[in-house]
Amino acid sequence: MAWLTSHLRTLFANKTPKNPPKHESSELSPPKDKTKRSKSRRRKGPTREEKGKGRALDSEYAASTATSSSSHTTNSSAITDSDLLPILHYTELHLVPQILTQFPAFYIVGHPLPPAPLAQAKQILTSSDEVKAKLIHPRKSTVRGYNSAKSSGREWWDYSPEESGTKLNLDDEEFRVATKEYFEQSIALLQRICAEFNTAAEAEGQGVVVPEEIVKDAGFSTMRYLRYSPTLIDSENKDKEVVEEMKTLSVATKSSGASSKSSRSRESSTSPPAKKEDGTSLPRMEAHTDHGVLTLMTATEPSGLYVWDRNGKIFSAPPIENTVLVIAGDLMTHFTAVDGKSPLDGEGALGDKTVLPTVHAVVIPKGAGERYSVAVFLRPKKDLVVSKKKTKKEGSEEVEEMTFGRWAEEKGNIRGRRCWMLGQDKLSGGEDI
Ligand SMILES: O=C(O)CCC(=O)C(=O)O
Ligand SMILES: [Fe+2]
Repeated sequence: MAWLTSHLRTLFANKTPKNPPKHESSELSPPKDKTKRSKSRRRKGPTREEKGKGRALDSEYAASTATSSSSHTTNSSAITDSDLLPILHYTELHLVPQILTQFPAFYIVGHPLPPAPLAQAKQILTSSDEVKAKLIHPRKSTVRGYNSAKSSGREWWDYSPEESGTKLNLDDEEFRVATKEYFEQSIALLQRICAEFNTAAEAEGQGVVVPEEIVKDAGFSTMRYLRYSPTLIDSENKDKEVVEEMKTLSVATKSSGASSKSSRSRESSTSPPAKKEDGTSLPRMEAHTDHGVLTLMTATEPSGLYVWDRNGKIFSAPPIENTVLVIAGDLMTHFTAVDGKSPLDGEGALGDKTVLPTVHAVVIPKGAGERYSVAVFLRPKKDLVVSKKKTKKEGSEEVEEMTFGRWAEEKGNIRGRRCWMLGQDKLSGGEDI
């Protein structure tokens, strides 16, 4: 992991925080169940999950977490165990609008979701190559059906909610039921969080923050099962070796000494592929922000997910039993920008209540084995207007409507592509970390 830490240190060296967390205004609600809290505190040597529960129920703890994050702003790239993300109880979702201006992610405990379909993720992503081939979208969509990025040690399957989720799916009723159930309930949970933004705004006499259409309609939402495995990198290296071997063989047969060359290349195909001693030989997902509104995630150990806050401080986001992790997507910034401003106009659109999209990346430590994860993406239909941008044409002001579909396209034109975060010039911007 040292390569990652040192890479990130370089990345954020000499950085001046632009939006320090506002601790003074931190008014996390009092714990709902004091008995439970003191019990979890009294026990010795709490597990990480228990520590998390303490965090979830203890407003003092949450406040102290925020304070510790402030004391880290001068050395924000240090990854230490004290850099904990908040855990909210399901009954405290009204705190999310405030939490997401202070932290890049949060866990939810006590939620009504069915068990995370991690066994289903493993089932589909360890199917035979023949089955996987049938799950590939006919037009090679990277957001529907099976896809792989073997050089990154990663493969994934995107659920297609259309037609009751039957398209590009396994022929297995139990799998289908668990998948559909988890998707639908997770979307409902994310929509509840969106509704909390509107309730909070209404209480302050402000208009709707998240368009009602998103709160009511699943739009273009989807769910992804992912597998990270060093064997995928090895198998790609093997494939490359076979191609190299074929090239060598064809050169060898064309020239005279065919037999000695073929025995040499056979030898090389059985020896382990050469691995570079840096992060590019590890299963991973590059730093990026998600296109949509909110993303809900669960994963198996080993941990490998990292999230960045608006000051470039890095948090490890390991799986915690019985919780789900929620992060903000690009659209959250459009919806919470300063009234009348578009985040595409620049930093002027960022106010006290603006939620920035969560920059996140996955890197699986060497020798840690495989990781499976599930990510549920709340996304609107492509034609939904997400923000309005004022432009001046021949002296007169025009208002240009930005739809979700166009935003996704525009993001591709922004430097950094996968990673979009205003005021964060030093972020790697889609570089493969
Ligand atoms: O595997 C994970 O935990 C993250 C997946 C992710 O970020 C994505 O698919 O956009
Ligand atoms: Fe993501």
